[in-house]
Parts: sequence; C-alpha cells; structure tokens
Amino acid sequence: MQQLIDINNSRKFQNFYININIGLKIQLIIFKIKFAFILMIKSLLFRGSTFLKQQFVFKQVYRYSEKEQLDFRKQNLSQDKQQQKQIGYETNCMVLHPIFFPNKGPLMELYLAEEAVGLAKSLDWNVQKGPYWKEEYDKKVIQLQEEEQEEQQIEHVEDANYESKNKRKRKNPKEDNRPKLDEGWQYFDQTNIKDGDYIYTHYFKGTYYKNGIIVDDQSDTEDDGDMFHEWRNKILRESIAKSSLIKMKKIIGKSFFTKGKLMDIGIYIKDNSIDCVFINTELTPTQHKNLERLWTGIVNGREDEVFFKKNPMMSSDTEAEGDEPIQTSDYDNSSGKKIRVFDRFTMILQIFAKRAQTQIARHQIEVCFLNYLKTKLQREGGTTFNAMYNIFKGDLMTAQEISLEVVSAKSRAAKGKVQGEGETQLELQRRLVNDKLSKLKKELISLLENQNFLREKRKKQYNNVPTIALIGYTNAGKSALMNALIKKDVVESKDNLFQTLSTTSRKFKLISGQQAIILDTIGFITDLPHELVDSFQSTLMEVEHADLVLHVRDISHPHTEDQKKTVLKVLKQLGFDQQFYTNKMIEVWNKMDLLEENVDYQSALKSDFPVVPVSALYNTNIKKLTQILEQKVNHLMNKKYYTIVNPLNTHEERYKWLFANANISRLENEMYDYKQTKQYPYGNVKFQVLLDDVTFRRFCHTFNIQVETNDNKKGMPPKEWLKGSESYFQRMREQKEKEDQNFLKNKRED
Ligand SMILES: Nc1nc2c(ncn2[C@@H]2O[C@H](COP(=O)(O)OP(=O)(O)OP(=O)(O)O)[C@@H](O)[C@H]2O)c(=O)[nH]1
Ligand SMILES: [Mg+2]
Repeated sequence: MQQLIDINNSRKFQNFYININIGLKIQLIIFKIKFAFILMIKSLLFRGSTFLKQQFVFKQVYRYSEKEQLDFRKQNLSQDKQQQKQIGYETNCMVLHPIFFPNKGPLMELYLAEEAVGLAKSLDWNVQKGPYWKEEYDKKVIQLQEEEQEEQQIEHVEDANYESKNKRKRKNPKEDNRPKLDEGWQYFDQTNIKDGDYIYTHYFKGTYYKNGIIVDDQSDTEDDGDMFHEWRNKILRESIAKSSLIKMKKIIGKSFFTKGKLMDIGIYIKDNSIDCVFINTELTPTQHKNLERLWTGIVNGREDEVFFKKNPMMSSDTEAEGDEPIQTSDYDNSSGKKIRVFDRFTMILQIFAKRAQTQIARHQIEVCFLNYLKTKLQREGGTTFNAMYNIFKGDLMTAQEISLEVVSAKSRAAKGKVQGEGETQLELQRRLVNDKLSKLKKELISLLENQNFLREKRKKQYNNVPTIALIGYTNAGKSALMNALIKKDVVESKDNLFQTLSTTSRKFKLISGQQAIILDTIGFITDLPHELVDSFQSTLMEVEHADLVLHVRDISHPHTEDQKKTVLKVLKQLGFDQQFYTNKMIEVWNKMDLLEENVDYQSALKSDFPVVPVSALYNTNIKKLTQILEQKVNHLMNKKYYTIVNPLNTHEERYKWLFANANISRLENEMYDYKQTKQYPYGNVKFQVLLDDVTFRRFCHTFNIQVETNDNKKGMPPKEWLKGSESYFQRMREQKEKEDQNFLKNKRED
C-alpha cells in the first residue's frame, strides 16, 4: 500500500516534477521570447529615436520657409554691414597675378591683372598694392608703348598737316574737317546733348538742362562721387595691377610658391595688415589650405614653427633644395589673426553668391558651389568644408545648412547618443552634399521647365513682338545701354565686374511704335572657371530664343578685340552655332566718348557684323540704333509696310482687329476719302501699317478684303549689312571650294 502510495506518490511526484519541468521550460521559453521581444523593441525604439532625432535635426536644418530663404541673404548682408560698421572693419585684400611660362604678352598679362583687381573691387574690398614691382617688366611695357607711338608717328608723317588739323578741329568744333556722315549718325560731341536728355555719368544720373545736369536723387548713392576710389582712378588701378604681377619660374605642388616667395609675401602681408590674398589662378585644395596656414603662421609671428629643414625622405626632381615649406605636425594655427586665400573660382563664385537675386540664379550658384565642394571633399577631406563654409556662410543657404547639421551631429556624438552609427564626419559631409545637390538639381530643373513654359506661352501670346538681347563682356555697358534705349533707369549700371547676374526683360517701343522686348544679361569674362559655364548656359537660354542679339563692346578698352574673342569663344562653348552670329548679331561699339580719335565710320561699316558706334552715357547715336533695330527686326521677322484701303463703314471693326492682333501702336498716313463711289459707297480710308506676312494673311482672311501692296522699302535693311553676310558666305564658299580641290588633288595623287 505504502509502496502503492509511494508509487502513487512517486508518480504524483513524477507527474508533479514533469509538470514543473514543462512549466519551467515553457516559462523559460516565454521569458526568452519576452527578453528577445524587449530587446527588439528597445533596439527599435533606439533606432527610431535616432531616426526621429535625425528627422528632427533634418527638419531643424530645413526649417526655413520659402520667404525666409529669399530673405536669408538680405539679413546676412545687413548683419555683415552692421558688424563692419560697429568695429570699423573693412577687408584689406592683396591681389597676386601669377605669370607662367609661356606668358600671354606683357600688355595682356597686365590687363588680366587689372581685371583681377576689378574682381576684388566688385566685392567692395580695399585693394592693397602687391609686393612685386618688376622694373624689368615695367620697362618692357613702356618700351612697347613707345614702339607703338613711333609706328603711329611714322604713319602720320605722310600727312604733315594731320596733327595740326586735328588740334584745330578739337579746339573749334565749328570748323569741322571731319568727313560728312550719312543722315542720323553722329560724331561724339558734348554739343550733341540737348536740353531734356537723360544723362548717365560715372558719378550721377540726371536730366541735362541749360548746360547743367539736374541730378536724379535716386542715383545719389552712398559711394558715388568718390573720386579717390582706387578702382575709379585709372592710374592707381594700373599701379596696383602692376605691383601684383609675379613671374612664376616653377610651381610648387604643395604650396604653389617657393619658400623664398612665401616668406616675402608673408612678411609683406604682416607689415601691411592684409586680411586676404586673391591669387588670380586656380589653386589645388592642398595649395589653398597650405597657403592659408603658412601665411597665418607668419602673420602671427610663428614663422619658425611653419618652416623647418627639407625632409630628406621627400624627393623632388623639379624643385630646388629647400624650396618646399613643410609644416610641423603639432603646429597650432588656431589662435591669432587668420589670413584667407582665394583663387579665381572662389572669387567669382563669391561675387555671384552675393549678387544673384532671382530664385533660379540662386539655385544655380548653390548647385555650382555643391559640385565644387563635392570634388574638393573627395580629393582633400573634412577640413575643406570649414574653409569653404567660412567664405560662403553669409551668402549660401546650403553652406549654412550643412554646417548646422555637422555641428549637431558632433554634439550628439559627444553626448554618446548616436554611437554605433559608424559615419565619420567626412562621410556625413559627403552624404549631406550629395543629398542637397540632388534635391537642388531637381528643384532647378522644375524651375527651368517652368521658365521655359512661361517663355513659350509668352512667345505664343506675343508672337509678333521681337525680342532683342544684349550680350557682351562684363562692364561693357549693357545695362547702361538698356537704360538709354528704354529712357528709364530700370537696371543698375555700375563700374563693377558682374554687376548684372540675372536676365532682366523690359518692354519698349521702337520707332514705328511696335513693341519690342529687351533683355539685359550677365557679362562674360576671360578664363571663366569651367564649373561656372553651366550656370551661364541656363542664364543665357533666353538669348538663344531672341530675334536679335546686340553684342555690346567697350570700344575704348585697350583689349577690346580680346574681349570680343572671349565673348565669341564662350558663346561657342555654350553651343551657339555660326548661324546664330551671322543672322542675328549686331555689334554695338559703346563708350565712343572715351575714344581719343573719332570712330572711322567707313571702316566700321566694313566689319563682318553690322556695327553701330554709340555712347550709352551721352546718348550719342542711340536714336540711330533704335532705327537700325527697327529695320533689322522688320527684316528678320519679314515685316513690311502695307498700304490698305478700308471701306469707311467697316473701318472701325478692322481698325480694332489690327490693334488687337498686330504689334502696332498707330496707323500711318491715314487719309479719309468721303467720296461715294461704286466700289466704296460710304467712302474709304487709306493708310499704311507695318505687318508681318502671317498677320497680314490673317487680316485678309478674316475680312476677305482687297489689298494693294506697296513696297516702299521702309522695312529693308541697309545695303552694308547684306555685304557683311555676303562676305561671310563668300568666305565659306571659297573655303569649301578649296577643300574640294584639295580632296580631288589628294585623290588624284593616290
Ligand atoms: N564713358 C562711358 N562710360 C560708360 C558708357 N556706357 C557705360 N559706361 C560706364 O561703364 C560702367 C559699366 O556699365 P554697366 O552698364 O554696368 O556695364 P554692364 O555691361 O552692364 O556690366 P555687367 O553687368 O557688370 O556685366 C558704368 O560705370 C557705366 O557708367 C559710355 O558710353 N561711356
Ligand atoms: Mg549690367
């Protein structure tokens, strides 16, 4: 029994034991599952929180509304200005123009140096004289100038009276020996200016009245009238440019300059309290970084730490012993004054970033900046971003955004909150740059599509309104010419490189009263960094669709021919074909008032393109230019004067149709005849009207009317223009014939 009981007990116990065992196992499994679940939830929560945090930070970075984005630059600009005023701080810049072998010739190099000074002035910086004054170089320039003068004198000896005649002519304009000009053309003469003309001068704008100018208050800006401004004073400007020339016998890979030059410049920077150095070439990221570090070191009295003996391990075939400055690894550059270095790209991009107003222009510049930053980050690494951020922080949204995000990521990492993500700072920067780049590119495409759509719509709506685009080298006077043509001060014209950055369009009336649209565009420059060519392309898209293109040239500029070549080269780079130039282009020779000799009209008219010499500042030949525009536009759009006879009873209806559908503002030579005839029982009206043939046919079709056409040659282009394009086609024909002959000859020889 006991056994039984025992057995029972043991069974019970066994059962009990088994039950417990199973329960425990189940509980253990449940516990394990619970544990795993908790772990999963925990990790999910953790990941979620970091994700949320990222999202939050991301949102925090993109917290700017559209309006705030647009206001962003304005705020920064005003803050910068206030800060500058408070501490009386202005940027002291030194320009260096390196001359490599083979150089472009002394005069050209000097001109490029002058242009570099102009770029620095465009940012309103004080430009200091550079440390290099090469007498030998200067002598060459003088020698060349003397040679030129001698050549001119030899030419003039042939006409012994030339000089004296010329002097007399200038003293007494009444006794005019200059060749007579065709009707409408003018020599530049202050006496051409009439009361009521609107005048633009370097220092103010206003209406000419009784030998004086009534100054336009609005034009009287803060810095106007500063005659001692180094950029406006030609002699000062030239001397600064000359002192900035540096002959480069060799280029050092790491630091660009040799050790000796680096020391010289560094000491000069220190002695002259210079804040930044603009080197007019493209620097590699390493050169850029090293130059900043080395000069900052010298300025802060740590030159001994900056240089030490050449490292024997570093071999170099091309560089002389001791030329390469090598930085000590523990060299600390964080305290003291910081010297900034800019190259051509960072300089031009800065100007663009400061000036761009429209949303498209701002997007283009941000994209350009990010593309540049991307390649720099790839080649150099994390520290590049700080250097770039310092330059662009006030002007570019993306620079600000990336910096904010990097800083917040750093602080998160410092608190140990996002450990394990495994993303280094450089990777984070690269990711951010790529993300923002693709986002901005998408936005830019949609903005451009929208612009295209609007342009097409406008084109359909105003299909008979001609578009005239102004293009040309920067500072040639495009904006001044636009103001002169419209007779209003609509765009800012200043003695600054890249004053205009985005395309501005305005309507104005041609001589016949027909409306035209005029476009002011961004100026071109020699050696435009290739990264910026893309942003030029979309800015100039409007030009491609223009009916007529005015190439505005500063004809008084000593390098006007080089500037012309640059403009044509950039146009070619941008994909404009030869057809574009031969059919649409007129050359406007601006600033003729600054020429020492009068324009030789006969030779001007022999040029390949039709030429119109003007002075936008003094309104010389502006009226003639509008006449020429009218003629050329009429020719290109096939517009003619039609003489139309309307029966009097239907005249009102047809008259209204013409005003609504044709681009006209008046009927010409209207003659009412009230005589009742068989053909016109209520009398008739005869008039002339300027129409393109499509509108004319539409008019005939709508009213089923009889017309007499009278080609009175008002809309025909001057003969010289046809000559211009003829000579081009002639040349092309000759070239083709030559090629054919060569081809045949080669074949025969074979
Ligand atoms: N003497 C003289 N100066 C002129 C004439 N036309 C323009 N200028 C001056 O040339 C400078 C540049 O003129 P802008 O109209 O700004 O030139 P731009 O081609 O629009 O220049 P960007 O917009 O910078 O490309 C200004 O200081 C003008 O006053 C002219 O016919 N004669
Ligand atoms: Mg302009």
